[in-house]
Amino acid sequence: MSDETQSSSNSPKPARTAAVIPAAGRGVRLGPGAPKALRTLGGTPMLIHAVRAMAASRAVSLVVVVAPADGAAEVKSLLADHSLPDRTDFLVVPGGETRQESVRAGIDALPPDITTVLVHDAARPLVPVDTVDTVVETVTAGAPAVVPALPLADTVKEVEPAAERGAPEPVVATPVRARLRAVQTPQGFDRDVLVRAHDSVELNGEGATDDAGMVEQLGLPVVVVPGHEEAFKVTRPLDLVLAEAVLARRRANDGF
Ligand SMILES: Nc1ccn([C@@H]2O[C@H](COP(=O)(O)OP(=O)(O)OP(=O)(O)O)[C@@H](O)[C@H]2O)c(=O)n1
Ligand SMILES: C[C@](O)(CO)[C@H](O)COP(=O)(O)O
Repeated sequence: MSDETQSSSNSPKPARTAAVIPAAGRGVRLGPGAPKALRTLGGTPMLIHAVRAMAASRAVSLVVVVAPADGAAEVKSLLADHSLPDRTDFLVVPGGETRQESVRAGIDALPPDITTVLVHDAARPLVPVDTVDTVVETVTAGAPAVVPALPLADTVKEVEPAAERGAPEPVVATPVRARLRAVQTPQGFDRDVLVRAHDSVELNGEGATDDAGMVEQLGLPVVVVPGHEEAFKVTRPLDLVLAEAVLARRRANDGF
């Protein structure tokens, strides 16, 4: 895979893929405790699951972990203490106040020969390798930005947000559900496109909630590929229960 060339370029350059893992969030919605990425699933830190998920792809030759600002040393020793593939290189950099700042710190640490970049939430520890490979293959085939996503099970309403929490919110619209997708990670990018997006897109209000949204703001195409149910984001306490159950099922299937 690392010998492949990019079909989008006039003069093909060797394609080398890195994964940036933003892991610097506090995990406020998960409740009190250690930073979310350092909490354990099946006895192993969530971040290690996410790192292994990226390194499981033979296309990924470098994983950049964006650690909590004061936690880079702890993350480095976690990586040293857990078994990880020898073929993959690892870097750890400190993160920022927002997800975008953390992703930016990861991008800034990439060596010059990286041509394809995956951005993957540490909070999605159980993404299967097939999903990772599909995203990489779609970028290396020439798509500037690729997101894995799933159709929605719920109907979605657009509302006028209430000023007070819990107050009734007027419905503004009901988007056609068949056209909606719930977006996951890893999101994959041509490196130059991702850098341009982070360099030039101005973030107002809530900012961009994902990196592909910033590429859309450049007016460049973003495509969706099939996501996976097990690539869900651990956000609230119930997600931890689900993640433990998925892990237990995998271990049972693997004959542990
Ligand atoms: N300043 C930040 C904020 C978030 N993230 C990362 O971005 C991913 C997605 O963010 P989210 O799930 O919202 O994590 P948290 O910000 O930790 O969650 P919360 O909003 O509940 O605090 C996570 O892997 C998180 O560690 C980050 O690297 N730096
Ligand atoms: C990037 C993301 O996981 C795509 O669904 C999501 O937008 C991250 O949102 P969060 O609120 O920072 O968890």
